[in-house]
Amino acid sequence: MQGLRPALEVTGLGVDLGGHPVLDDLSLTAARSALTSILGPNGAGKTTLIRCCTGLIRPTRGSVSVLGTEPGGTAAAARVGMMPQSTGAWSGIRPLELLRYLASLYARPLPVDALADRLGLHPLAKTPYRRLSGGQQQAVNLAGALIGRPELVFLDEPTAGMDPHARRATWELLRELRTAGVSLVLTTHAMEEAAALSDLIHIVDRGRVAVSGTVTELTADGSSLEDVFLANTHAGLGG
Ligand SMILES: Nc1ncnc2c1ncn2[C@@H]1O[C@H](COP(=O)(O)OP(=O)(O)OP(=O)(O)O)[C@@H](O)[C@H]1O
Repeated sequence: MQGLRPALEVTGLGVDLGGHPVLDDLSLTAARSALTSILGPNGAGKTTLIRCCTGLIRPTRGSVSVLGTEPGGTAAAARVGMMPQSTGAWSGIRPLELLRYLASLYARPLPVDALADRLGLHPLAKTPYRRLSGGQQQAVNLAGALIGRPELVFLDEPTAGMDPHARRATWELLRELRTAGVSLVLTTHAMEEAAALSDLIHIVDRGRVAVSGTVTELTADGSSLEDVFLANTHAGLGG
C-alpha cells in the first residue's frame, strides 16, 4: 500500500557529472513523519542526491521514489518542498512578494503573514532578496520551501549562516513540522544539529552511504557523532 512506503526510497543511485561518478550505488530510505539527516564531507554528493530527489538531475543509474512517486513529476511537485543551499534567481524580489507569488502556485498554501511572522521576515519586507544577509536569505529560502504545505521537505544546509537564535527557532519549527506529520530530509555539517534533531542519520562518503543509524546506535560505543563521522569518511577538501 502506498501509504506504508517510506517518504524517500533511493536504490542503487548513480550519477556521473563531468565524466566522473559523483554518486555511486547509493541506497537509503527516509521514513514518513521523521527527520532524516544526510551528513558527509564537502563534495561527498549530498546536494547532488537532493537534486536527484527533487527531479533537478536525472540519475545515470538506479531509482528514486518520493512519497511513492517519481521525483519532479506533477504528482510530486505539489507535495514536495525544497530549500536549496543558495539561490540567485530571486535577486531583486522582496521577501513577502516572493512568498505571496509562491503561495499563489499552491492550492492550499500556508498563510503568508503567519509564516513570515514565525521566521521574522516582516522587518525585511522592503529589502530585495540580494541585499539580505546570508542568514536572512536562509530564512526566506526556508519559508519558500514550506509555503505549499509539503508532505516531504528537502533542506540543504538549512541553518548554515544562521545565528544561534535563528538556528534554534528553525530547529523548533522543524520539530513542529515533524510532529505535524511532515517528513524532513536535511543535510548539515553541524554535528550537534544532526544529533539534536535526527531520527535517522546517513553518513555519505564519496558518493556512497558509509554508515546509517540513529544517534544512539551510531554513538553506542561512547564515541561522539563527530568521531563517527571522522572515522567513516575521507577528507573532502584539502585533507
Ligand atoms: N555539474 C557538475 N559537473 C561536474 N562535477 C560536478 C557538477 N556538480 C557537482 N559536481 C561535483 O560533484 C561532487 C559532489 O558535489 P555536491 O555539491 O553534491 O557535494 P556536497 O556533498 O553537497 O558538498 P558540500 O558539503 O561542500 O556542499 C563535487 O566533487 C562537485 O565538484
